[in-house]
Amino acid sequence: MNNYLSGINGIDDLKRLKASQLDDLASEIREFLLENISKTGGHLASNLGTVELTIALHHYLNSPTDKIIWDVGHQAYTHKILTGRKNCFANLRQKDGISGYPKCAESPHDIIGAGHSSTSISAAVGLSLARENLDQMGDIYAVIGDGALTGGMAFEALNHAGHIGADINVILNDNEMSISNNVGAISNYLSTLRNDPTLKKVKEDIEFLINKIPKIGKTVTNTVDRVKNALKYSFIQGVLFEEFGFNYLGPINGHNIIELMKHFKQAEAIEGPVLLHVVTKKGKGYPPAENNPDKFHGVGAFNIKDGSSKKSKSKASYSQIFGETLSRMAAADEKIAGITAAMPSGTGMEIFAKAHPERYYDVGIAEQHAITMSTGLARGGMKPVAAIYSTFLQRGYDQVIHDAALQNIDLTIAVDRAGIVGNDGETHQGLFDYSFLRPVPNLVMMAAKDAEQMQQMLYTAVNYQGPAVLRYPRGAAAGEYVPRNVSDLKEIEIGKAEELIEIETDMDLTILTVGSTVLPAQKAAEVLNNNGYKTAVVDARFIKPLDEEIIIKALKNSKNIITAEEQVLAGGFSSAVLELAADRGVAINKIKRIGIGDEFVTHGGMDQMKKEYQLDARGILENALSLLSKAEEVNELWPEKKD
Ligand SMILES: Cc1ncc(C[n+]2csc(CCOP(=O)(O)OP(=O)(O)O)c2C)c(N)n1
Ligand SMILES: CC(=O)[C@@H](O)[C@H](O)COP(=O)(O)O
Ligand SMILES: [Mg+2]
Repeated sequence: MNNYLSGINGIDDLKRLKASQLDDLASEIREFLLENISKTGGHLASNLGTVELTIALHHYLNSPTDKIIWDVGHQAYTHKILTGRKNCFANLRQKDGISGYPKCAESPHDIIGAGHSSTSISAAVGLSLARENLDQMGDIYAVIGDGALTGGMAFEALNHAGHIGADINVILNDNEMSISNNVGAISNYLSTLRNDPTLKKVKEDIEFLINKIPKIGKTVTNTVDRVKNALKYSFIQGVLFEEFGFNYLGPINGHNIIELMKHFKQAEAIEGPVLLHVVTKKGKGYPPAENNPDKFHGVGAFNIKDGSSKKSKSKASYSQIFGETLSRMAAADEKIAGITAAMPSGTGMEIFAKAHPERYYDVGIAEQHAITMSTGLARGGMKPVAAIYSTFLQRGYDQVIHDAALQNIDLTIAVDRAGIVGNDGETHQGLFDYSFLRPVPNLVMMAAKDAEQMQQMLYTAVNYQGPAVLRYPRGAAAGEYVPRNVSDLKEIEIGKAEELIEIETDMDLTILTVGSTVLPAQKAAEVLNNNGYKTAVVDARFIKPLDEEIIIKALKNSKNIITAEEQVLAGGFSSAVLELAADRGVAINKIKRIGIGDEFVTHGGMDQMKKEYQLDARGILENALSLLSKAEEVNELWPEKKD
């Protein structure tokens, strides 16, 4: 058995291999991916599907002079293996390890960072315009999947690229999958291109025959031209892309390295934008992933033998509780509709889809459309609930303001993955939604602290007559999950906080908090109160509107204040508290704000990163003791191992 991979520590080593050795290298890389990702977790299926494509690109091109831009970038592990980072995979997506996405700081071969979908063609156009001015780069390739192609931004870029005749190459990696089955008319169109290779032959014959027709008289010539265009339209491959001004090449077998490089050479000879339609199999070479590409899109540690997860079945996640509760509510209310932007499994909306397929909509990677379509659903009498990750909701911000809040639309936005998400790192942290949603008039915004409140808050948000936002974190829900019948769910009074530990006069400390930091704050306060301090805890429950009465009461009766939130501090919950104090002229003796400072939070385990930012019970206790001038007591009161 050869071992080409062991000799590859950079692109030059790859280029020394002959084309005939590259298939063996591909097998070795597949084995390497399975070996490593089965331990670290990561995006398995997408990377198994792009091994040959990546080898072909790097063997044919000269990166980093030639530029390769990865869309979403979750499929760029082979790119990282070939560009000198093979030995970093033991720490893939771990703290201080390499990112799961292209990252400029990691390598000159990572020309553009990624993580959010549908950005690659825009970046490629920008690079091509820079090359026109500075001429400091070679060929430019954008690799975009069929899922990412459902993102509107990709069409903005195709439109512009075709208009200016940008000299770029777009590789459409078509594996018929987004995370789940791909959706949309484009996806259907691609399948006709994929499945009718005869089209290519017929097109050639038709063109040959048409060109044989003698041009006689003006009328006949015009008719012939019209026939020619009509036939061209129906037979020419990739006409959609041709109409965007791209030269279409394909479909190309994305697992045949020689065929791929032949097409790269063909593309090189073409002036202007080229779209290479490459067909691959998501999960290629590993049957569990080939058979379940959605399940193996993003995985935790698993057993290679059968693909079974190494993680024991954990508690119900907030997403699961969301999906189950919404399904129960929808059984009692036919107006409730569920909307997702290509994330049915991640958001738990697939649970709703099974229960209410007639009121379930997956719009593809199109968060902007998801929000505004939901406002249309609402204006039509439905009660839309759009489930979108916090980080991806950033894509639909204008729509939240312009189409939902301004019109005071009765829409619920379930903001999933709100807070630290862990291994996906900077591009995926959900740490800005308080800050970008709190300023928006008409919006009500709440955050769940545990499984029970998650159900109550979803019920409250859906029944609230206007735009309501519920945010909750990634992963297992805190507290015990007891599925409630809809009849047992009660609406929470809008804007009403809850004193979990009562504020009396002359408190040593009151902790004001909301969402995922509530239970850790309660634990820290209990330790303090068991050690002679007077500590109160307020669960604000709503970031907007704030319960001004309780917060002012806390400020007036506490020597020290802590605010805690799993969010950036700027514009978040603590900002709201400070704004209130200033507006009401209430002095704050001493305050410590726990949250994320002016920085992006890198990848690492969720619990590890929360500890890093003192968002766990011990971290809150540590801050409390430093306020109480007893910082040294933290190890006594909460020894490290207790976490
Ligand atoms: C704006 C945005 N929305 C949603 C996602 C979540 N997401 C990551 S990969 C993916 C599917 C991508 O499908 P495709 O481009 O076909 O790549 P494949 O995994 O099939 O190789 C989605 C929806 C994202 N990264 N960015
Ligand atoms: C690549 C991408 O953006 C998604 O696959 C994302 O990683 C999903 O995140 P979760 O694992 O939190 O669902
Ligand atoms: Mg795909």
